[in-house]
Amino acid sequence: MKYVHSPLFIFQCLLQGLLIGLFAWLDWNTAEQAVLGGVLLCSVGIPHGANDHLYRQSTTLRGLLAFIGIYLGSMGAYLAVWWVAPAAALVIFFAISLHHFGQSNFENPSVWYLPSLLWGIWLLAFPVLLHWEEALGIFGTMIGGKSVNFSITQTARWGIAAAFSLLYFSVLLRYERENWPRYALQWAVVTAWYWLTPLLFGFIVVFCLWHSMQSLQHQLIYYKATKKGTFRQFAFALLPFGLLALTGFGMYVYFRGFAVGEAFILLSLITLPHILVMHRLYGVFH
Ligand SMILES: CC1=C(/C=C/C(C)=C/C=C/C(C)=C/C=O)C(C)(C)CCC1
Repeated sequence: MKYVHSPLFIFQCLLQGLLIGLFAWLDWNTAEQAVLGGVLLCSVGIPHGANDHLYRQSTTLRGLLAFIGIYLGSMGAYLAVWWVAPAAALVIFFAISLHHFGQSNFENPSVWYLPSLLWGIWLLAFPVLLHWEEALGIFGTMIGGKSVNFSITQTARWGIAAAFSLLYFSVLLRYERENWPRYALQWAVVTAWYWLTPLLFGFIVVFCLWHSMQSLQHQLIYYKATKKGTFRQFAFALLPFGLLALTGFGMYVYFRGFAVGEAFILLSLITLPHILVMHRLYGVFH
């Protein structure tokens, strides 16, 4: 069954609708935003990225150690890229992320599937267009404290967003005609949510609700099919690296506070091997 036809999709739309209503009518302060963001990150955002080891090819201890070695090695190599060429590392982060977000939404193994690419771009570019100065400030800290000055008028940003949305809708009609109304509804609720919310809070909710949840569902389906395991076993299998990641996240926030640029760089390091593992999983799925 395609993800957009699963009960999860209805649940996500209802929850997103409820959050839009609550955010539009109640005045959420930053502490309340941090609580919801934190709960979502700890319950779905972090766990969805903490079970990659379950999909390794060799299930022996040696296989696990090799997997961890390759995982850490690719993180180290990417850190080196951040060190020598931070702007290129930032571009790589956006490129792999948009692929990853699009792939989990359209379940298509191709890197070039147009609806996936456009959806991934929308999830990352629309909040940037809405909060231009703030986003450029964060990019600046990520590439070594440089100021990124790229001025573009608000009208131009609206023009880009409108043209891009039209393109997305026409591509949906061409490639996903049957599921078009569902993806259009998804676009509408996500866009309305971004419109209402501050940059980071808006993105964290979208990341957890519209990426991590469907990703967890795909991982569970794959786990059940390949390991013949149950939901309970899957939940237990999530625990070791899930708890490790949560502890690491807790310690990071406790000792370093939340330096946004640095946190995104750390996220990018963990994200690179995760995306490669998930890309393989979606290939097998198809
Ligand atoms: C840096 C930055 C952004 C991009 C974040 C990205 C690219 C996150 C990717 C996360 C992934 C792929 C997690 C894996 O599961 C925003 C929020 C657009 C704007 C603010 C600064």
